[in-house]
Amino acid sequence: MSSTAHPVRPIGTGSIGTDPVRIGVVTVSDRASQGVYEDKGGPAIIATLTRLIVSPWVAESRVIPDDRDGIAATLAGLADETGCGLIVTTGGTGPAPRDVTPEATEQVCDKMMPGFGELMRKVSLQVVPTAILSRQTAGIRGSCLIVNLPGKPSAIDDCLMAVFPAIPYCLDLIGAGRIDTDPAVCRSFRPGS
Ligand SMILES: Nc1ncnc2c1ncn2[C@@H]1O[C@H](COP(=O)(O)OP(=O)(O)OP(=O)(O)O)[C@@H](O)[C@H]1O
Ligand SMILES: Nc1nc2c(c(=O)[nH]1)N[C@H]1C(S)=C(S)[C@@H](COP(=O)(O)O)O[C@H]1N2
Repeated sequence: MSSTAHPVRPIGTGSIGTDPVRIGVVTVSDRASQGVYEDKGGPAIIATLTRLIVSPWVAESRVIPDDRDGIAATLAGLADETGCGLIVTTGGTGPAPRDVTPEATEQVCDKMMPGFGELMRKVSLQVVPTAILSRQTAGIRGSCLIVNLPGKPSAIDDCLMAVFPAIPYCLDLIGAGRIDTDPAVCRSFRPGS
């Protein structure tokens, strides 16, 4: 895990009013990044976020190969320079030699949030027995929450819907900006409100 301090926005100052929250959408795939197949992961993340979020947000999309340093640099750049409050990755979470997204995530984060991976695997196990093969995790870099999803486009909705109720409050706590969800789609939980 990274030991240096990363930009933290004072709580309550991130993306207030009309400022949209920036959300990084990162597809990690050798073949999608080479154009061997069309990326379906990034658009699937955007489709789920569009159903979930009713407050202003903008997507910052990237399609990159399974290279640890490249993934780490992309995540750090989206968090520190682009000012993303949330980054969602897809791909590279499995056991194959080139699957290194969790390692790159841990490399750039100040603290890990293991509950996200635990819940996503639990929910995914209802769908596929191979859910245990995903090492997907989540962590905080400065004022940005990074969440890994598996590469299968069909996994994206299952996993994001499971953890999203906790994401707006997590973003509040790290000064990442306010996200409001459509209560008919997802009841986000803010203790005390
Ligand atoms: N971004 C994507 N867009 C469309 N289909 C995908 C994407 N990522 C994965 N898939 C599909 O899901 C399958 C399993 O995904 P996985 O991430 O294990 O791929 P992979 O074998 O690591 O290869 P690559 O990194 O080249 O995508 C792939 O073989 C492909 O059919
Ligand atoms: N919900 C869900 N989770 C899933 C899957 C899936 O199809 N749906 N595929 C599994 C499989 S087969 C693998 S190998 C791991 C890792 O996938 P990745 O390397 O593409 O990230 O995610 C697992 N988690």
